[in-house]
Amino acid sequence: MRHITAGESHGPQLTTIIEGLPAGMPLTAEDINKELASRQKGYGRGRRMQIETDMVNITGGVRHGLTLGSPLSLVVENNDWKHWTKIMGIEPLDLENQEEVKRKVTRPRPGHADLVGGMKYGHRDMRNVLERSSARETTVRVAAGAVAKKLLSMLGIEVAGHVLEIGGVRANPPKYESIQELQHKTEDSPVRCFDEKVEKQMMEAIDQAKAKGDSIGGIVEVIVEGMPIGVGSYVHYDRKLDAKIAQAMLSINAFKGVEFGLGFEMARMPGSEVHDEIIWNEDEGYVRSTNRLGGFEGGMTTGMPIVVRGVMKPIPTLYKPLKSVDIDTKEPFTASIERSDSCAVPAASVVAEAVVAWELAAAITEQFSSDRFELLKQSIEEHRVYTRGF
Ligand SMILES: Cc1cc2nc3c(=O)[nH]c(=O)nc-3n(C[C@H](O)[C@H](O)[C@H](O)COP(=O)(O)O)c2cc1C
Ligand SMILES: C=C(O[C@@H]1CC(C(=O)O)=C[C@@H](OP(=O)(O)O)[C@H]1O)C(=O)O
Repeated sequence: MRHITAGESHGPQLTTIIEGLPAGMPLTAEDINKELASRQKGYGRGRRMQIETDMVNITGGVRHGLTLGSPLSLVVENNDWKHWTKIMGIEPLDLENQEEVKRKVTRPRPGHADLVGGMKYGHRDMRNVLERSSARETTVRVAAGAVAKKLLSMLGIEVAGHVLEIGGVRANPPKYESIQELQHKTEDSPVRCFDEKVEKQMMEAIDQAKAKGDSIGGIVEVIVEGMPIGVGSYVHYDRKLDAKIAQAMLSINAFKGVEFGLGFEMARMPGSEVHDEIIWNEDEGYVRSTNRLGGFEGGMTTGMPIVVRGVMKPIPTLYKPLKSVDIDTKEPFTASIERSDSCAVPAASVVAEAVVAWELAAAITEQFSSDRFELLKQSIEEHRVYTRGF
């Protein structure tokens, strides 16, 4: 499967086209809308989220609730577009009109793609950069991820993303009976955190940062249960599934690091406390007594839960702005801003869940027969029987 996205943050709409989805898979707009709503809910977001109510329009690839095997086209409209029709119009700029010319963005924001993107593509109006580098694009990545999640779920694979840390406030690792419990508890939390004891502290940290005109980041974790053994491959560097997941996590705006299992802690531990011993029993076949490696060996799934974390830097647009330089006048300035998120870590945990789900669904459909959904299901069941009896 592959998908690309198109659309600007304040343009009319965002679009994604997904190719390679099996035919005959049940899919409704509701499957996607619930994920879009989760992405909008997190505490710490700015006024833009009050303007948007993200809803998907399925414009191709589904008939009577089933996928056709043809490209799936998903559209999410930007409500804010109506306030930006002049600035975001497709007509050429009227250079005689000073009001229009003045709207150009010539003041790059530190921590954003503005300056370097402007240089790279020759955009002296850096709105041409910021409109696309904005995390508004993650809306349709979540839509694609929702489709992937639906596919995985019908194959017995569940994905849950949650917040582990915000602004230095760290939650205890989640303890749950079933991954559904983790999903529900996270969904009910304003900061998408499983640990109720630190939820308030996280919200206070966000409030304090906002009051100071500052921003904070954090750490999100994605857990996946039910993956068949041996998805991905060790034989080529570009087929290693953990590497694909790492790339996907780092492609989320403002994500700066990724780790699996014990992650960076491994640097300080002996091998005897890092590797997962192999055991065998009649019912399950080969399992591990621990899961310190987070579900991967040699770029392939071990069948243990996948545990991946990503770190998000603090939001770069600050109400207490940083110094920068106007590219027309070369004069220094400290910009005033109208609106921004102060913390988007809860929203980012939904995006992380989506991108991980996407990579897993893509790897599964690549590895198993997947023209028809029923065939895919059958292939995976046969594979599970095979690995159990190996
Ligand atoms: C869900 C989400 C919301 C974001 N909201 C904002 C925002 O309101 N203001 C802002 O300056 N950056 C925001 N960001 C971060 C920027 O998009 C990001 O830092 C910027 O595009 C530069 O990319 P980089 O940090 O990956 O280098 C957000 C990121 C995510 C994932
Ligand atoms: C619109 C979304 O996030 C936006 C991401 C973003 C950025 O610079 O990345 C800046 C803000 O947009 P605006 O400048 O319109 O206020 C956020 O609201 C969204 O998540 O749907």
